[in-house]
Amino acid sequence: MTETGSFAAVGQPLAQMRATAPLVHNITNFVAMNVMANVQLAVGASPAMLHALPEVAEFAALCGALTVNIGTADADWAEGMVQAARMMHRLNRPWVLDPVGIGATQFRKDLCARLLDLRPTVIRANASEILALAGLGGQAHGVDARDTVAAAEVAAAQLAARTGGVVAVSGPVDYVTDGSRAFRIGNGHALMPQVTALGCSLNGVIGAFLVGQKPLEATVAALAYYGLAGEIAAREAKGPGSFAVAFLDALANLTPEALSAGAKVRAA
Ligand SMILES: Nc1ncnc2c1ncn2[C@@H]1O[C@H](COP(=O)(O)OP(=O)(O)O)[C@@H](O)[C@H]1O
Ligand SMILES: Cc1ncsc1CCOP(=O)(O)O
Ligand SMILES: [Mg+2]
Repeated sequence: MTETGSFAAVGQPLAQMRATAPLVHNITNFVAMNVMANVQLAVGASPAMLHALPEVAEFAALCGALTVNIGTADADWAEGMVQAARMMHRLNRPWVLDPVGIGATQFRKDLCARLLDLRPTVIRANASEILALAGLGGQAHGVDARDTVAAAEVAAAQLAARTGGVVAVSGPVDYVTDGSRAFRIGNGHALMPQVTALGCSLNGVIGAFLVGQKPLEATVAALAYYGLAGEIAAREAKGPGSFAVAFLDALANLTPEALSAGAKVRAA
């Protein structure tokens, strides 16, 4: 751990999250549902995946945090995302936006414009999605990034200024900003983007950390924790399949003390 000040004990937000086992509502895509729920259970949170329009806002109001992921949305699903996010905004509770594949279609751009107006507490996406969300281009390959994290830093700052929230750009070295402060997190492993839905599942970890905690500190801690678990899992993995299994174990077994010792967080 190379950072000082409020990030000196980056394991503390993990300990607090586990002590409260927060209930997190996830409106996520078909690809991610199972992976993301298992990740949230492994970290010590309680996941619930549901999106039916008649109940989605009512359920959101029962939860400590909401995550919204547009990966496989349809028209009804999109309406539910807006209703649930509006509920969290009204209740002043944290919610996370993942604009999966936003650069690809007008439907995704229009939906994200509505969601941005509801001021996500955290936006987490890869570099190409952050660039597209900010209206600055981006060279996405479907849901995968083709831009560097460094290329998305200005876009991240613009989005943070627009929403008043935190923006996290994931990649080989993650970048997190609230518009006035910024950090780089060097934890992670190249096998992580080889397993689908690990970006989506990261949103669920951030959502759990946000409950009752400061958004910037919680997001940085969640990213360091997730990346360090990836490093630990990679030590015994033979490829993406065994990595995915080892990753769940690493998330579950990582202690706050080991996180404080292994986190690579730097002020940007
Ligand atoms: N090349 C890489 N090396 C190390 N960690 C990575 C790399 N690419 C992505 N990660 C990590 O994988 C996780 C998911 O990020 P990413 O792959 O950018 O999301 P998405 O799946 O939404 O594109 C993050 O924790 C990120 O830090
Ligand atoms: C492959 C795919 N297609 C639509 S959503 C989705 C999952 C993307 O997950 P991630 O961004 O975490 O890799
Ligand atoms: Mg993604």
